[in-house]
Amino acid sequence: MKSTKYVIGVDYGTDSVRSLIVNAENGEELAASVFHYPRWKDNLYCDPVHNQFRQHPLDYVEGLESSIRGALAQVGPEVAGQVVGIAVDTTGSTPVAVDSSGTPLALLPDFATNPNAMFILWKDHTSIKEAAEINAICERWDIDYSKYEGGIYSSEWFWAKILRTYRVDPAIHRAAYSWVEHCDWIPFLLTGGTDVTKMKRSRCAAGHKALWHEDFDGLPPNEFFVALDPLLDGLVDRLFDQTYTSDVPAGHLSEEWAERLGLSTDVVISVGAFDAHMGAVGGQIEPYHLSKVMGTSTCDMVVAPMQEVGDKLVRGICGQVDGSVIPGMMGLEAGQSAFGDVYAWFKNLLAWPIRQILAKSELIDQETKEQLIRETLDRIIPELTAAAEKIDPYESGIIALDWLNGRRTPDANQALKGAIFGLNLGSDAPRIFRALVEATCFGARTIVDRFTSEGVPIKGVIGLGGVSKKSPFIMQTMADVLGRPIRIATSEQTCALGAAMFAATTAGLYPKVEDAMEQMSSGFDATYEPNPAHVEKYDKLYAEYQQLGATVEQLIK
Ligand SMILES: Nc1ncnc2c1ncn2[C@@H]1O[C@H](COP(=O)(O)OP(=O)(O)O)[C@@H](O)[C@H]1O
Ligand SMILES: O=C(CO)[C@H](O)[C@H](O)COP(=O)(O)O
Repeated sequence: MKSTKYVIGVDYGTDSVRSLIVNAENGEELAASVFHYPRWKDNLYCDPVHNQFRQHPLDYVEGLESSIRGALAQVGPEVAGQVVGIAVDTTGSTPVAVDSSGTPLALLPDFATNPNAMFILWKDHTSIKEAAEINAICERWDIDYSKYEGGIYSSEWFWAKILRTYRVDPAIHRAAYSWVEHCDWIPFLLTGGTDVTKMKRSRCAAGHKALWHEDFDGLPPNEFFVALDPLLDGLVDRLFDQTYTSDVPAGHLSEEWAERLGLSTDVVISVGAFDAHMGAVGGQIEPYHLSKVMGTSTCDMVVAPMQEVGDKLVRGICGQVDGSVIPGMMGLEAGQSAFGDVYAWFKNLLAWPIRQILAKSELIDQETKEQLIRETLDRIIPELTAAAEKIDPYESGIIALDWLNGRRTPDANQALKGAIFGLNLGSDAPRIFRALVEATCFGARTIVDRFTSEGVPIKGVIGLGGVSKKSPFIMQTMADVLGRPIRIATSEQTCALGAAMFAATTAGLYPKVEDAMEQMSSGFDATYEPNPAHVEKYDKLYAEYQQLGATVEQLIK
């Protein structure tokens, strides 16, 4: 009798990694386990005031073992024995300097506590100056190497981060043989890779963030990088010219990792990709439907048949890459640099006196105090939501800008800042919260407008990610602001589910990932329809948001 096969999707988010065990035949989610990065939780190696966000490779390694073992412990050895594939998605661009064996420098004793030797998280914006230099050189070079990445290179991406690191840290420049993305390193680790030149690099990461394109025969040439800065001389020859989609195997589980995880060395490991891209697959993306992964940030994905996109270049997005979402289709990516992070910022602002003053109070004992602080922090966003829901869209007169972490798209500009305008003495916390929610939804509308004005029609909107599940209020506001229905994917772990679909395809259970999607999808469990009364009001408020944005952009220039 044929036994059921299982696959594991591993999804590395900004704050945590989760592993999901899935029945490869029908997509049933058997078990999940989440691991929060301990060093990251303690804010180690980060300096938010200067936009520095680094993650230690050990957070990822410990998380890999703990989350996979934790999920396997819930299902028992029979299931573990039938696991045939693992696929991994991560945030990005989240690169790290490595030695020739592909080991991140922070895993070497000399660099163990050096933030420049760690993964530079996607939201680290320390390299704004370097991104501007890359844009300047792209403009004057005979080929515009940024043209498939929306025509504007961002400080969130690979080359800007490398250049800045080399400039500020000569020791890293001396020790780094090459650089790798987080989504490339984890499959390399699982397959026991020891030579970085043999690492299979993700098409998704290379095409959207590293200036790789088939038309260029790979990456731009060494002369281009030397003209940018001689510090980059020779690096491109130690990187890659081939890239792979995630239906391709990176290899099999190594003996070491098979033992660490309690799995077989027959397990096939897929080439990695970014979270939002695999998430779009987990959320059943279809041509011209915008898949919005709404978490700390947003990633907004569209797929379209290659022949229909033809030579069209979509201006100001995070790129268009053959096969970055679904192999054989054009994947287009846009997004907002802060989404849930905007609400988290406001929550933290309100929580400051609770953390600072209550923590010092001698009126209550330590344990009660800690419980009270935790409970209050957990309740802030839900209580704000309940109060904000009751406020009419046009009533408060407050307009905010969502650029608290700069603007990812349209037209990347990480130097931009958030703003709150129209405050008076009646502007209380729920009104400001509502304005922030509206701002994040207006930011989403600018992306839809950009796709449509560039000739990429948006025929439907799919919501996934933490905020889509946690906040009906925000999803309703989004539907009202976009003036379109939003379908919410059923799975709580859409990115990990998408990874599981790739794992099943790579393991040979499906000929292509579309077949895995058809069999393994869990569909949609909610639809938010736009409220016509609000749509009209939001059209007017959106115009005010755009006006405020244009003013702030002038001020920051
Ligand atoms: N009830 C809520 N309403 C709105 N946003 C929320 C709520 N609870 C959490 N969030 C936001 O969700 C974001 C985390 O989203 P999630 O998808 O879980 O993580 P990640 O982006 O790391 O994958 C945080 O930025 C947080 O502010
Ligand atoms: O840009 C990305 C992918 O291309 C980032 O990975 C993403 O924005 C971070 O994801 P999350 O907000 O879910 O942590």
